[in-house]
Amino acid sequence: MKKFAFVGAGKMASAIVSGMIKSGAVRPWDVECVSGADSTGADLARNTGISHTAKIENINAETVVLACKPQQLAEVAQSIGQKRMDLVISILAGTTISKLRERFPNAGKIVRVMPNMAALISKGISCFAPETELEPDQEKTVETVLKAIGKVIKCPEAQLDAVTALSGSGPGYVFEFAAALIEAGKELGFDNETAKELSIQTILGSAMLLEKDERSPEELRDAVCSPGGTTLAALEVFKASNFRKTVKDALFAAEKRSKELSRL
Ligand SMILES: NC(=O)C1=CN([C@@H]2O[C@H](COP(=O)(O)OP(=O)(O)OC[C@H]3O[C@@H](n4cnc5c(N)ncnc54)[C@H](OP(=O)(O)O)[C@@H]3O)[C@@H](O)[C@H]2O)C=CC1
Ligand SMILES: O=C(O)[C@@H]1CCC=N1
Repeated sequence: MKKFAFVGAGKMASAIVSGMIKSGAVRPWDVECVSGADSTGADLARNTGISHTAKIENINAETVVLACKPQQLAEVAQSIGQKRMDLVISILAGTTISKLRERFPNAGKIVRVMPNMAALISKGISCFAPETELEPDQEKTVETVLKAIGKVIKCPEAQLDAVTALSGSGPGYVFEFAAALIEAGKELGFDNETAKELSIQTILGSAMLLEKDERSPEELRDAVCSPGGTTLAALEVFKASNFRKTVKDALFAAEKRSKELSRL
């Protein structure tokens, strides 16, 4: 019997498995994965050294990590929903614990988690909500998975849609901002490589400064602005196009979508 079985071997499962193995939290031979009809399962196994199980009915592990799309849950539950499993950890956006309990009536405990893509380099942040208090060994298992991929916060399940909107989807917003900086940089005359290096290092350096400096984001922003200078000229454009409202609307749209996914 394996320690972990990943059901779904796509982008997020790959990020978590890679983070767990690179950090030494688990060994490849303690993990198996299964995917749908495409080659993601075999690819993940080849890239990380874990096992790939072709038939979902054959997975055999203490902890099952659900990492398929929310839309694929019904199909997965049809195959393995009646299995006895000690612990089910779900990273499916929107899918509630009560829906998971309906689908997996024989699971020991269910934990709903929202990680993010930075798990790939163990710099993620995950929030988790257990169905009920976990046994100490189950708590340890959840920590093994989540601490290997970054920071961990326990929260009430009711907050998980908002977590999804902020930190779950958040890397997507930052990558879009990076792409916008690069595109604008190229229009200012830089070649792709230079625009990319200037943009990525700016985001990286600013994020690290935000983490290390005691000042708030607004104080740091103001420290960049010289009176009558270039940064203010740019920030005026952000303000005129209602940047903050756009960000707020975007996060509320993500939260709404997460709630909609719970009704699938
Ligand atoms: N991407 C992200 O940044 C984040 C994603 N999530 C959540 O993680 C989950 C996965 O997302 P993501 O990795 O992006 O999606 P992907 O599409 O990359 O991966 C989905 C995986 O599920 C597999 N799959 C499909 N059908 C089945 C099935 N019947 N049985 C077993 N496996 C199946 C797919 O296999 P195949 O392709 O071989 O058919 C694929 O490996 C989602 O629920 C999402 O809400 C949470 C936080 C962040
Ligand atoms: O976009 C999604 O639905 C998933 C959940 C959070 C990040 N990706």
